[in-house]
Amino acid sequence: MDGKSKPGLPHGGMTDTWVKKHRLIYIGATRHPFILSIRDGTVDLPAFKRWLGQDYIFVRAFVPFVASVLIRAYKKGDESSGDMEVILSGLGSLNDEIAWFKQEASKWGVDLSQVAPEKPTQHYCRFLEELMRPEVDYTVAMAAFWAIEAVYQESFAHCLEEGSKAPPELKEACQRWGNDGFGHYCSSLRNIADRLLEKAASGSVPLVKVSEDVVSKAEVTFLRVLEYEVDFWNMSCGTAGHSAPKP
Ligand SMILES: Cc1ncc(CNC=O)c(N)n1
Repeated sequence: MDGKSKPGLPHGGMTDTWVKKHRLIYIGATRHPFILSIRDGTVDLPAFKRWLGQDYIFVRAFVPFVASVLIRAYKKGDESSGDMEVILSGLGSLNDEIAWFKQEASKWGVDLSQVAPEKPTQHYCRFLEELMRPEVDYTVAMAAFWAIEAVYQESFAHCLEEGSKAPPELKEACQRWGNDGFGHYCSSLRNIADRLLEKAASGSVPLVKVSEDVVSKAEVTFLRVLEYEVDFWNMSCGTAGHSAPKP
């Protein structure tokens, strides 16, 4: 039995297979029109402010989810894997992130205490709560954690790439998730997820059926994350039908 990750092996794992297999939906989440509008500088400010208020609500709900993954790593992971350290660093960045949201909100005149969660935010937060239930496997929770972070990393890194016309006042938001440090953190999460998935797939758990189930549940969870992310971006753009009543 070898639970250790192979260092320097970011690709070729299960997560890579999923990204290739579900390429279109992955691109839908990481190259969404909202992100493209930030990148080309045409973003509408009310949309950005809406995103800011809703994402603050999401991030507050994300903290207990990450804490629940940390508890699973403590209980299920092996100490030499270093999983806890990676997850703990994620909690540390979330602490800074919450402070950043408050600062950014005051800069844009958004009163966070008055922001009510929209439907897509409520649904996404409910999904996080489901993932915190004790019956959810560490592998499944870890795959979701990686996917949630990776979507933001890939999206905002795109806003910083060559040719970006992102407005200077939005560059800081892009830097927050698009910087190299966040990229490395996402690779670490990906390596953990791949190692756990590989272990589940190889049937190191005596009941092979059970572990196959874990792998397919993790894949479904990955797809659900992508769908929730697309809904979240749609809401931010104002295409979710909240700014005008539906006919
Ligand atoms: C909707 C959503 N998805 C992912 C992230 C990135 N993780 C933590 O900040 C986020 N802030 N918001």
